[in-house]
Amino acid sequence: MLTLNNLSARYPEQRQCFSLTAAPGTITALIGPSGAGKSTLLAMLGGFARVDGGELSLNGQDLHDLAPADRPMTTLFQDNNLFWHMSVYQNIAIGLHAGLKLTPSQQQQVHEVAEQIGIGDLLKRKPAQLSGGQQQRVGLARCLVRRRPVLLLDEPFSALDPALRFELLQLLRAQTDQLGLIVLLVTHHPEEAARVADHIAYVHDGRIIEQGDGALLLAPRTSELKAYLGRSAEREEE
Ligand SMILES: Nc1ncnc2c1ncn2[C@@H]1O[C@H](COP(=O)(O)OP(=O)(O)OP(=O)(O)O)[C@@H](O)[C@H]1O
Repeated sequence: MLTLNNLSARYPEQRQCFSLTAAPGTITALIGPSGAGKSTLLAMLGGFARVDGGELSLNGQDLHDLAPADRPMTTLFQDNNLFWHMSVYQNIAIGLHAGLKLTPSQQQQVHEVAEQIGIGDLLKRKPAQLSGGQQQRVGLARCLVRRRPVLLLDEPFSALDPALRFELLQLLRAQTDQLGLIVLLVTHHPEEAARVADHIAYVHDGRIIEQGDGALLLAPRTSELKAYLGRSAEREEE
């Protein structure tokens, strides 16, 4: 279980304070307006942003003092950080060893993940020879090959068209179930996320002010979430 309890940071413009739990085999979608603090939350978890207090633990193990590379997490951003001069194989392999020196079993791992993600026949290509969806698959494969229990995704598929976005979300769903991952997914497409997420957390002004399953989007309680979803009080009363 990943536990955040009043995980907080004080920035001049916004105080952040997050409480959330997430179990293995679940996807939590983080939604909310621009500037609400979704990316900062992932950066705090990954060890890339300042944390001033609160609990951050995985299965009871405190994570605060771990350097980003030592945390049981891996992050995928919208610009997937692919290396354009390297092959797809190397772009995945670099998730295991920065110098690309892989043991035979690690090489096998790269091939297995590539097959699971549907890019097994593209390993010799360079990223420029791939579609946007295929590039994001490579980024996802690089994260998965590391076999970290927590996967942090910051709008990874948002530049893709809706059908492709949903296809990749379904792929993410299957991998989450199969590997028992704890996934936190920042998204600007709440309805789509609700189709694959177990849990939705609405971030507003540095806090999670409402959370629950997909029904949250059908019956939001706070005026902030109603406004975010574009649902006015008048329409509710109709
Ligand atoms: N290093 C920092 N220094 C100062 N303020 C920061 C820092 N990091 C985050 N913040 C504050 O956190 C706020 C939230 O930013 P964040 O990028 O996390 O929002 P977001 O919900 O991810 O927005 P978007 O959907 O546009 O990506 C910022 O407006 C800023 O006030």
